[in-house]
Order: sequence, then structure tokens, then C-alpha cells
Amino acid sequence: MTTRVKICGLTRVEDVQAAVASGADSIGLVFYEPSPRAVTIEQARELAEAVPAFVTVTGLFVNPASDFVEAVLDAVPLDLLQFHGDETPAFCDSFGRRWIKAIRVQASEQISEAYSAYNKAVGLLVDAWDPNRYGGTGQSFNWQLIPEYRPIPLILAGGLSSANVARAIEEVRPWAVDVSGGVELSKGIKDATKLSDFFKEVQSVRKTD
Ligand SMILES: O=C(O)c1ccccc1NCC(=O)[C@H](O)[C@H](O)COP(=O)(O)O
Repeated sequence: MTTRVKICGLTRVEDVQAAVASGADSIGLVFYEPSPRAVTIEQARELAEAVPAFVTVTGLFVNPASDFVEAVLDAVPLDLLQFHGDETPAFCDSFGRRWIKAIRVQASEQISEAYSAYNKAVGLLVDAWDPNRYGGTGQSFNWQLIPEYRPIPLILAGGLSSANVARAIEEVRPWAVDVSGGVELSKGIKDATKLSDFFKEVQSVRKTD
């Protein structure tokens, strides 16, 4: 099976272009001010305009106010919403858009519970737990905690890079992988060589399937 790739935390048009040229299926824009990868609505619109047909734009939020999500949706052509905080299923479902729920994994049961609770999501993103940060930590977690039963497509995130993504795909068999820090030069600035190396590794598994 082909593994999709989302590149998250883009802040520059040239990085969007490099990610798309490398083969990204989705571009993630962070609408969470404390993040070093946060974009303004104006910046996001410019970045989204650089995304061609058949590549999706995902807007990432952490415990946002409804009004803020609505304001972003009014200005930026987002294909998907990604909720990375403690949002309820009803909140995630209240915008009339397709959405992904992200959880920070500490135990296997958490994933099964999230599958039941967020059953209207189009993807469940599993990321590393960090007591102080909601995501983009550059840390991986114990992939053995991920159950085989996946009623909703599983997106693997957390500390992925060209050094471990092929092994991650072989071991976890996710629907998609999501990466931010592993393809960066510095926070919010992507590195074209790291992007290209990342995709080569993903491709290497695709070829052996
Ligand atoms: O990227 C951030 O700064 C961020 C901040 C708060 C919540 C989520 C955030 N990023 C979410 C992502 O989708 C990242 O791609 C994911 O957490 C993996 O990040 P990394 O471990 O750096 O690859």
C-alpha cells in the first residue's frame, strides 16, 4: 500500500514548493501562536495559494476558539482541519469540514478509546507524548503501543526523519506519515535535501511492497 506523506509546519512559499516537488500529499499549516511554526492568516493564504491541485492543505489547531477557526476558514482554502489539543468530538465536527484528531500517546488503550470517541474523524494522528508541548516535539514514541485494529486511517507522527521513516512504515504500516522537525534546517524552515531524503526513504518501502 502507498504511504501518504504530510509535511507539517511550513512557513515559506519556497518550502511549500520543495515539499510538493518532493511528493507531499498534504501541507500542514500551524495556527497555534506559541508554536515557532505558527503562521498568520495572511501568511497561510499565501502558502495555500502555492499548493497545486490534488495536494491538500491541512490547518492545525490547538484548543482554538470557534471564532478563530471560522476566521481562518473564511480566508484560507483549507481541505482538512487537524485538532491537536483537548477538543471534544462535537467541537471537531462543528465546522462542516473533514477533520483529523491528533493524540499524544502514552498507552495503547488511549488509541482504541480515541477511535471510538472520534469516530467521525477522517484520520487519527498518533504523536509523541510530551507534558509541556502539544506537538512538533521531534520525539518518537513506542510504536508497539499502536493496535492493529484501525477503523479510521492511522497517521504516524513524532520524531520521524529519513533515518527512521522506512523502519516506521515497515513496522507500523500507517496510512500516512507526518513529519515536521525531521525535515527542518531550523524551526519552521524546511530543508530541501532533508525533504528529498525523507521521500526517498518512503519510496524505498513503497518499492518493496
Ligand atoms: O509543529 C508544531 O510546532 C506543533 C505545535 C503544537 C501542536 C502541534 C504541532 N505540530 C503538529 C504536527 O503535525 C507535527 O508534524 C507532529 O507533531 C510531528 O512533529 P515532529 O516530531 O517534529 O516531526
